[in-house]
Amino acid sequence: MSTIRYSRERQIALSAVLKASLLAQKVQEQLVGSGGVEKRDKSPVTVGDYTSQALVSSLLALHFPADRIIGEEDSSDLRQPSQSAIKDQIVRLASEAMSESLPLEEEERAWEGVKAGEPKTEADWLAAIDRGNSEGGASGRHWALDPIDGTKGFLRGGQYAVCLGLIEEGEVVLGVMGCPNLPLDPKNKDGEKGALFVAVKGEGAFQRSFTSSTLTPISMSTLTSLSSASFCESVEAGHSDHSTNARIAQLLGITKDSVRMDSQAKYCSIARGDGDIYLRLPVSETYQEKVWDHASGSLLVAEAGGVVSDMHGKPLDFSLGRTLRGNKGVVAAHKDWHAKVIEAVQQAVGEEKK
Ligand SMILES: Nc1ncnc2c1ncn2[C@@H]1O[C@H](COP(=O)(O)O)[C@@H](OP(=O)(O)O)[C@H]1O
Ligand SMILES: [Mg+2]
Ligand SMILES: [Mg+2]
Ligand SMILES: [Mg+2]
Repeated sequence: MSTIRYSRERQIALSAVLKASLLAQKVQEQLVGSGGVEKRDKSPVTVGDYTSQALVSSLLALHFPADRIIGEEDSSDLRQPSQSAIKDQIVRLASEAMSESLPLEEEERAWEGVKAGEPKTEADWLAAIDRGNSEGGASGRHWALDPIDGTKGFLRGGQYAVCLGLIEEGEVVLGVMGCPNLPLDPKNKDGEKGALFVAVKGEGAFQRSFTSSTLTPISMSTLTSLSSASFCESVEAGHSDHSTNARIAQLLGITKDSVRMDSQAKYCSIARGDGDIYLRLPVSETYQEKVWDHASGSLLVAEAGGVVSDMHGKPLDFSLGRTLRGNKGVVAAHKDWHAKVIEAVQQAVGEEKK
């Protein structure tokens, strides 16, 4: 008998994220350079985001029908008459993804039940997307789903991630991420691409390829001094304040340039020691970070030996609904250095207020 907690959830989450990652990889080739569709909040969304959400939510509904899903996307924009071509594409892509087998038998088997009762009509697929409508909260089980995180990176041919976390009684207990464009071996940037990351609370952090189920343990770098650290931040200056980040780095004596990367691939990178600190200082007073942008990544880093908090050093609170409304910004670093990084964050932010 397996001793790993949440082993069934982990297995299903890996299958779901893998299928969605392969779909995204295929769709990215066709979409790079296009702008996607603008959502009401002006951010982009693509057929890839919708199809990925429909696939993952169908698998979760089959295996864990009582669980709720906090998914980023919903079908309201798609129901506009002007979006019928996109709807057709989603139905076609989702059906194609269902007919393609996953490389590993065990993972493929998880989908058999979905195939048997396969969502067929447009209405079925839109309903699958809309199962992501949970308001979240402190009680019960909620899956946090970001079907494509880093949509802007996805559209520019950069990094993006399929992210799935399980939140139980307000705490993240399982996180799985698929990064189709991330090199499997950070030392060989031109080598095989496509890495899956998985963490269960209290069980450590692991990485594997898309084609083998062998899990390799990963951990954060143990730095001898913060000045030798490298830090990651968003590519988008509208998502995190590059100038505050630069001042924090200066205060810590960091001389290396920041590594800019879209999506929760940042959490994955620092969790495996390819980079040390993730800084996400707010650009806007009112923006609330979204649960699906941080659930899986923050657990992975915590399980790899890090501490993830907001800019004030407060733990991220996943029990408050669809957003992290009790927190501001995100700071992730090795547990031995996190407090020092928070001190520098406070100093940099204090200077800006003067
Ligand atoms: N003003 C803002 N501040 C912080 N994050 C924002 C933001 N506007 C959008 N985002 C989030 O930033 C995420 C991408 O993060 P990153 O910059 O690290 O790649 C987006 O996820 P999606 O791409 O899934 O929509 C979106 O949820
Ligand atoms: Mg988005
Ligand atoms: Mg996101
Ligand atoms: Mg997204």
